[in-house]
Amino acid sequence: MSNKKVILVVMDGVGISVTGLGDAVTEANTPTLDRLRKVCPYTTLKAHGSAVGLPTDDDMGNSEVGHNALGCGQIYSQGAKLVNESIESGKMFDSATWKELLENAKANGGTLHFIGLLSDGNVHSNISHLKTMIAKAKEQGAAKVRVHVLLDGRDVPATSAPLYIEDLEKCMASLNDGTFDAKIASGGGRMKVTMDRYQADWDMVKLGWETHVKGEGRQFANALEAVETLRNETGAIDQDLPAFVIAENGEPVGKIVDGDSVILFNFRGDRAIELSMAFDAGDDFTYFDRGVKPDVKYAGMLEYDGDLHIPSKYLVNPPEIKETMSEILDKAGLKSYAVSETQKYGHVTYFWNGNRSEKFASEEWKEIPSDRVSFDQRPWMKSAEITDDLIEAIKSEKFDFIRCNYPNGDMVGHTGSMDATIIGVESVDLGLTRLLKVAEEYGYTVLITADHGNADEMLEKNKKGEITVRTAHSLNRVPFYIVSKDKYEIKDADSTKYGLANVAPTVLKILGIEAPASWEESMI
Ligand SMILES: O=C(O)[C@H](O)COP(=O)(O)O
Ligand SMILES: [Mn+2]
Ligand SMILES: [Mn+2]
Repeated sequence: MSNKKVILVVMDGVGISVTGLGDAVTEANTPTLDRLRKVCPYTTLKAHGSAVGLPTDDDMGNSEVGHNALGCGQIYSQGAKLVNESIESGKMFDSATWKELLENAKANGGTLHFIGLLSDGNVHSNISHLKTMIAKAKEQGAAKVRVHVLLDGRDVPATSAPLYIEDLEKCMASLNDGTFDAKIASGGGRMKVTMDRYQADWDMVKLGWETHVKGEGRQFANALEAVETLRNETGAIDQDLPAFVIAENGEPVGKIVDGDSVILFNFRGDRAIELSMAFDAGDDFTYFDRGVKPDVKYAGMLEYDGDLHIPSKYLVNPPEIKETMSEILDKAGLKSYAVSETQKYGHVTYFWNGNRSEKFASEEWKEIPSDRVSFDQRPWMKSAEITDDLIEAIKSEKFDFIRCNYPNGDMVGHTGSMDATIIGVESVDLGLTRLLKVAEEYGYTVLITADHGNADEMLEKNKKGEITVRTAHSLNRVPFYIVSKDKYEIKDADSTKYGLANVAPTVLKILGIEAPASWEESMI
């Protein structure tokens, strides 16, 4: 054991509001955070854009890039940027995987299918990548393209799906002619169909398989009609719209069948892994009954899991994240512990360790099962259970470094419910109150931060100047507190020079371990 011990708390989605618009963080009753702000070393961190390897400072942060940076103390170019570069340089279309999938569809008189999030949120996907790939497919002789569209409303405005559908339809209409036929074939809200993560609910993926592959489900003449009808009937925002199938004369226009090729155009892994498993796995796949699996060639935009090599084929190499904190602690013989509930479990394990799902020998990981509800119905989520578990880990006196994620600010923030999000943030504060007491007793220094904003901006002004509900992350900075009996001083605490990648070096400094030269600087 090191004689210094550290706990790092990630309050997912708890940023610092600039506009005061829908600021559930300030509205919440948070006596512990308020007290810490007065008595502890404190600064703020940049958690978006260039600070986390995204293409521009207009890109909001997200859990993947945030936890990558927190876990490795470095800034890597991330999926959104790597795909842009691969498309711009033409490397994607020269890749063996692109050629193989295209030739497969052409040789079999088959269809090239694209499945993915129809969005320009740049968190999981970007519609511009999709449009370029469709145009390139035509240029290179593909005859038939079908697109299976997952509606966003979670990284982009809540009811913006029609804009993205129109954009895609327009692009396809400009390409369609006697030699080329592109259409939307199926779709649904991203929180209802296909994009489950961390195996929280395989039924979502089963529904995706039935919808995209089998063409089973409620039929509509086109995607706009589907969105309009389903919205009128359910009142749901885009992310929660039910699944739909586009059909002509009662026949789905784009089932996935033998001889076809399929590209999942999402670049982020967490919500892309399960569908990739369903396409890649052989007969040993047990998560749901796929029926007769069509004989297709399948590829993801990126490799989503670098340990399990999911999927087996992909178009763009992922960032090769090296010298993670877990690796360094492991080499130094220090023991780490990671805990969250299902919805964020992979964030503190798989994203934390550079998109790798295997743990180092010195690590222990704990997943607390999440409720399977919309989190405005249970805004406290598993904050009490996570705290109980942390307290047990502290008392075990086994761990030099403990990390955790409280999901509330983010997961409740994404529902758009201000009232529920306030309760979510209050639940985190209560968790901290309990945690800090025991941490102090056992001599831990506690660092408290967040991976990006969300709860701090529950409202926004739309292009017409109207105030609307915001379900997406914010571009705001996040807080960083040091709670310790030891005296630490943050250098230039009043400046805005730090970002998420400065956290890991600060942890190592406290633990008395030298950081690799590739890392950013410590804040103390
Ligand atoms: O996947 C999601 O839920 C959102 O697109 C982004 O949220 P996260 O980055 O906080 O997971
Ligand atoms: Mn997050
Ligand atoms: Mn989020």
